[in-house]
Amino acid sequence: MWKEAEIFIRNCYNELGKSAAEIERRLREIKKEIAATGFYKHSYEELEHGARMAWRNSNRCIGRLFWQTLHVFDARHLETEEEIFESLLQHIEFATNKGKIRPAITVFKPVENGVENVRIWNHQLIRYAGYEAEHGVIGDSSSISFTKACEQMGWKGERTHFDILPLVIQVKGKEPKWFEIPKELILEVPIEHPQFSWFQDLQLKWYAVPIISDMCLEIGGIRYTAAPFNGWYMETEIGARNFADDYRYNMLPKIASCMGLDMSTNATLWKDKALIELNIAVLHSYKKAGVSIVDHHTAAQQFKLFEQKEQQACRHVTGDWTWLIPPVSPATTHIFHKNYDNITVTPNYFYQERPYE
Ligand code: HEM
Ligand SMILES: N/C(=N/c1cccc(CO[C@@H]2CCNC2)c1)c1cccs1
Repeated sequence: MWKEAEIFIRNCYNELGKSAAEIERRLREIKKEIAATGFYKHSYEELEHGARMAWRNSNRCIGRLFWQTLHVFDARHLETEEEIFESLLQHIEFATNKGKIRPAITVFKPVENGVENVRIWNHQLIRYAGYEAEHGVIGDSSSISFTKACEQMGWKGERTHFDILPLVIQVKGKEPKWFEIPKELILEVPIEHPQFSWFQDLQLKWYAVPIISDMCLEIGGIRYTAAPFNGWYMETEIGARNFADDYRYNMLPKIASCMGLDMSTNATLWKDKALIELNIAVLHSYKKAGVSIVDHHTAAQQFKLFEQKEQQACRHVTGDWTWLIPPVSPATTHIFHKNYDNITVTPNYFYQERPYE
């Protein structure tokens, strides 16, 4: 831990323009704290900049241009499930901001001496439930196992295609507790198409704010196992994956049929035509609802700007090409035509073992 702490403090304090004396003073203080207690506590400033550095180091993220604007909420003092639940509701409200989404992260108590203090079981704070029924899946198939865990805890879904899952919060040494999110806090966008008036009859909708809540934020050897973070969506995530994957909402055949396309052979590219119209509908609907969203072309251009700014800051840009290219028209972006070094630098966000399954 000391080694990682020293590397982090030197990097972080240099980026914040602090003096060598300040760095040495802080390092002596941390060395003493680790020797005495086996861990050390980040200052708010170290936590704030560390969470931003972690976003900047997220190899799979195309949205990194805005890494310095991340709002960081310090919730390390919260102990009970109820206090944590309240803090999560505040995050949802702050991030949503009536549609003008603000990227934010709320950081809860970290691991201390190998013991996890807080864990949020949800993949995202707001997400739809999934159920295996006789004639197929109801809702989001990605949520089937978590939905089962919620129903085992006593939660009961309405079995629509868009049931909002409860928040499941676990604190050290206790069973997890579930909490229903008040409906008024959840902004959703009905999906319509700018030209096809039949599109709204598909009754598709999606939630405004993606808030990843199952990843672990690691800074200077300290692991924050509950640190939900949000940005805004890139339209392809909804239009080319959530609604399009045949094992998710599988909408392409229905859309192609409503468009009157010839679906008898692949060669008419009916699936591709339906896919593009679906993504046009997502962008149109979010814009009409005043909810932040970015198209994959603009997102790629923003990422190019990020690369240039990092070069100017003499920092090495790392990336995971396989995730950075968008799932729609990837070769129309600069990303497709270059290579990225996929080494892992900390601070960063990491996957962690699921507490259920
Ligand atoms: C502000 C707008 C943002 C946009 C448009 C954006 C876009 C994306 C997209 C499209 C992905 C790939 C997701 C997928 O294919 O499933 C991604 C991955 C990721 N993003 Fe961002 N992002 C944004 C903000 C953030 C923020 C604020 C953080 C953290 C503070 C973040 C951290 C990550 C991480 C860790 C991944 C990889 C997730 C994984 O490995 O499963 N992003 N981002
Ligand atoms: N737009 C986003 N997209 C994602 C960012 C990170 C992860 C994910 C979802 O990843 C799932 C696991 C693998 N693919 C789906 C989506 C953001 C969520 C939170 C901040 S930005």
